[in-house]
Amino acid sequence: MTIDRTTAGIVGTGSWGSGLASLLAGNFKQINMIGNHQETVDEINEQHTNKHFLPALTLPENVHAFMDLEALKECSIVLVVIPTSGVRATAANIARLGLAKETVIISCSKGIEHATGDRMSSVLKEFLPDNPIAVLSGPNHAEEVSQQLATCAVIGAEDEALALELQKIFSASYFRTYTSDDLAGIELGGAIKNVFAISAGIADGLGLGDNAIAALVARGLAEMTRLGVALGGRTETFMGLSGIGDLMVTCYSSHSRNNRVGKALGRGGKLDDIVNSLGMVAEGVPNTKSIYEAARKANVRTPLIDAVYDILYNDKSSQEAMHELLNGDMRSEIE
Ligand SMILES: NC(=O)C1=CN([C@@H]2O[C@H](COP(=O)(O)OP(=O)(O)OC[C@H]3O[C@@H](n4cnc5c(N)ncnc54)[C@H](O)[C@@H]3O)[C@@H](O)[C@H]2O)C=CC1
Ligand SMILES: O=C(CO)COP(=O)(O)O
Repeated sequence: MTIDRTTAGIVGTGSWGSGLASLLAGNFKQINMIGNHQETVDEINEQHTNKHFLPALTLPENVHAFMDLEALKECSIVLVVIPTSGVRATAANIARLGLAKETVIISCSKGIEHATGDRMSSVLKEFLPDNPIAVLSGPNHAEEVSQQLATCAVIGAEDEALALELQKIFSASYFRTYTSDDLAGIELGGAIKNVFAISAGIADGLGLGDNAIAALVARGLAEMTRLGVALGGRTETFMGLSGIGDLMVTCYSSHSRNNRVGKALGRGGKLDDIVNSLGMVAEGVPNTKSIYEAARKANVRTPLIDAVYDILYNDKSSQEAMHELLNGDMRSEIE
């Protein structure tokens, strides 16, 4: 299988859309980004920058931005890189374009849908049933990818030939991609880690120290795996780049917006103020609710997710939630 390398489309002119544009610009003649803010679109076209989202980035000259999805019609691949809350409406709008059925749609968003608990690839498939659907995930902060710092990712597609072709497309000297056919595991790891990144930030904000954060990563991985397997992912995927890899980077990196939200909460900030001052999406905030509800439906025990849920949505103090976690039922590590 060969994908035409003339034009790639990217829906979303935020941090990750811009990071991916800089990566794919080396592998396509032209990149068409679709934004929803005229100022950002103009800045990309006229200055080749996107200062609000990635101040250090200069985009290559073959990256162009548009306000209209029509610019996707000439693209052989379309990356959807917007907050998960907007993916259903965007998928419906993309479907109205009547794209060629060979156009490959790639979800790069991390989260599940609140109303349905659906993964983003399922939402896209619902509206674009004839198009091949793939997912891209991993420990991939846009700030570092856009500076061409060494990064690994995983591309998920059910069709092996498609996965192998996309692996080549998402490759650069600083960017190495692995293939997988476990879309559920990849997407669930990326969604669930957002909650634990908030918890690690909270521990940091409370000044709990490195031991506490390592414990949250390890117990978070156990919880991610337990819930992720119940929702259809494979254990080994949660042990990989899109599972523990992404969990670690967001629990330890100051680039992580979810981690920053948690840190501000741990320091006593109010959620609304924190989210409003962020100026970017922190998927863990809406996704804590979506994932908490999915865990209840699947009847899976998720004490860490429940603690973050209580802090975000039940006004529980960070101190009290952390105290309860440390003093909960005594258990075996493996259950
Ligand atoms: N920033 C990162 O390093 C990474 C982010 N992601 C995921 O990618 C997704 C997007 O994240 P970011 O780019 O970081 O967010 P961001 O907050 O930096 O940018 C989001 C962009 O999407 C635009 N947008 C929002 N709703 C839209 C809609 N309905 N149609 C078109 N554009 C819309 C916003 O105007 C903004 O330009 C999230 O699910 C995030 O978890 C995944 C990997 C890395
Ligand atoms: O998913 C990410 C890195 O892999 C981005 O994490 P944040 O959304 O927490 O910034």
